[in-house]
Amino acid sequence: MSSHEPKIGNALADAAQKRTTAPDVHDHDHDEHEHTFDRWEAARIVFVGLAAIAVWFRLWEPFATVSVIGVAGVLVGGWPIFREAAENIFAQRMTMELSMSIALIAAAAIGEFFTALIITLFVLIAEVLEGMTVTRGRTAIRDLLDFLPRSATVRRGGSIAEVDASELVVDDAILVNPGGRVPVDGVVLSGHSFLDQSRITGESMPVEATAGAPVYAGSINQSGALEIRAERLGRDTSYGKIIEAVEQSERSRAPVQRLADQLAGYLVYFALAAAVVTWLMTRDMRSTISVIIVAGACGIAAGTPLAILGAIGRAARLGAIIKGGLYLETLGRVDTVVVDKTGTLTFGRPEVQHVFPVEGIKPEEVLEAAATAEIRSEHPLGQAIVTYAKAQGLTIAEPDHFDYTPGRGIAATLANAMLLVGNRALMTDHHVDVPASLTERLVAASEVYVARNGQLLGAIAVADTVRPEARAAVDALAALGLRTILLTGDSQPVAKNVADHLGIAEYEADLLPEDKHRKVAALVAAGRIVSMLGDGINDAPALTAASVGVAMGSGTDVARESADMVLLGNDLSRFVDTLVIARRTRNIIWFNFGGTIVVDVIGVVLASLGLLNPLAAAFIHVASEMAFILNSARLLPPIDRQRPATHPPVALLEH
Ligand SMILES: Nc1ncnc2c1ncn2[C@@H]1O[C@H](COP(=O)(O)OP(=O)(O)OP(=O)(O)O)[C@@H](O)[C@H]1O
Ligand SMILES: [Zn+2]
Repeated sequence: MSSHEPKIGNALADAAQKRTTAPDVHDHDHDEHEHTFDRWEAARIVFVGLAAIAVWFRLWEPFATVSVIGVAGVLVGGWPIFREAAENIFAQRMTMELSMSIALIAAAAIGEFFTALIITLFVLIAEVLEGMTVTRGRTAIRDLLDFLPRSATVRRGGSIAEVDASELVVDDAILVNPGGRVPVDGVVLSGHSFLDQSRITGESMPVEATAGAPVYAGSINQSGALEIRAERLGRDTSYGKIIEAVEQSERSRAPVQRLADQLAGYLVYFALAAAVVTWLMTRDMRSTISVIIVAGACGIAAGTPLAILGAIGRAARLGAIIKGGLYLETLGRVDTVVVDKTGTLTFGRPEVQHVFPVEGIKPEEVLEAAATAEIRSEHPLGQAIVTYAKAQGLTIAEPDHFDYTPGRGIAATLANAMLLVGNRALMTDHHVDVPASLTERLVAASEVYVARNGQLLGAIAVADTVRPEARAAVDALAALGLRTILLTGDSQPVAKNVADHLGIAEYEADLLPEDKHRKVAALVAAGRIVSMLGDGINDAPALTAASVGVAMGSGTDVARESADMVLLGNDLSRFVDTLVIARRTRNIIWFNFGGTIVVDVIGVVLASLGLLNPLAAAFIHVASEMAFILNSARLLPPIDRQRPATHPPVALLEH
């Protein structure tokens, strides 16, 4: 009956607080409190049931005009409804409790105590069922919170100790046994094993972990013992971010949720107005009561937040962190997908293919100059050059100063030399001429020119590999009827090569970060709902301009912060999966809106014509609401079989 949505919020707030203050103390009081509450609820239902039987058989009727048991039953059974109705009047909100109270009082007033009691019974039972469904949603979240281990085995100063997870610090050496769960983000110090990271990246294949490999909190160690060094703890881990996103989505109400509450309010007004008309036309109190009772709206009031929570939780399981219900909603309406190339369609791990020096320069000179400028670079191209130079056995000097222009490249100084490494635009900026004959040699490779003191030294051909899963993802986007556009800072031939390879019809190359931003903003201004996927610093402005900006997980922090959604793995097909979830959520919510209106209108019409008695009306109300809430509940992630045994399964039914 009532909107249960605030209860979800409380649970999350509770859980969030537990996590920040004492992450590993399990809150049993809370469960117990709810447990006793439940007993009262059960007692109330039994009492109302017995009262209904007594009234039906006229067991004890000391007065001719009023049924004592009937009055008592309605007062006791209806108490939660009356109380909420009173609260709603004070808050000046139109809710079902209010109309239900009116109907109950009216039924009692005309001596229909049996009817009033059965309606009360329906309402109370529906409340319990609804509460159980919402609890399932809450459990799904608590599940997430409970998943990190509460204690860890640490090696400190030569001895090994079991410590509470809250006492871990960065750089601790943590031992994880086979079958154990990784408590922090970090790197493997020693050992060899396979890790199930499906919780964090959605990737179901176990990944191999050897010394130096990154590990993530929330992954399960499958085979060998591992020793890992902690790098990020608690809230800062990828897993912590997942939880935070789900919590945040709870706090920020999606616009569709507001719409649901409004619609629920209108339906109550509609039912009350129809009741007045019915009374005036027919003077039939039973029909009038039926009209008030038949219209239910909790299917949308409680079902909408439940659907959003379920969808965000489900997406989180895939490794897609949506930073709020608003973005989930927008994602369901996206019609245009803009992608960058590096890191999104390609691995973002390019390799040097060839070095082309100009006449009179040795290849090593080109490489050495480039590697010096790039040694501190975060850009994949820079890292490729440094790796290659090291593999060639070159010694790389530290530049005295370096300056990175996103979308162009790097200018660095070393002793008296001024080094430039970047694309044609960067060279033009510094009045360095690049002959076309050199450019022609860079077939389908990124343009990296190298100059020293205004003198071109040569070019380095660097090429990236297209992700195998990108093709299927691009096809899937097309199948969903989406327009896909590739925007890249890379050169025209590279862009064309990748676009052709993946079957992307629209692409633009040689774009600066501000160009990408402008293109995305123009699409949005033209009324398109745009999702932009990117990973680099050069994508950050465009991410903020998009309706839903999506950062790829392995990308830069800047991108992750600018984004409305983060894909923890770098798999584009997870984005497609998330889009499908978002669309499904939207469909379910709108189906519930439409369904509720249809059922309520038909019900009210039938009731006003005298075709529904109050009991049938109450049944329709409760049954239709439950149907719509269960429809929303389909979005909840499946109950996790791998969760630790801190919650026995029966706890599910107790709340
Ligand atoms: N650190 C760098 N070293 C050398 N060249 C660079 C560097 N940064 C940028 N460039 C040049 O500028 C171009 C554009 O770079 P930018 O980072 O905008 O895009 P990208 O990584 O090539 O592709 P995408 O836009 O798809 O991510 C690169 O292709 C390269 O030619
Ligand atoms: Zn209801």
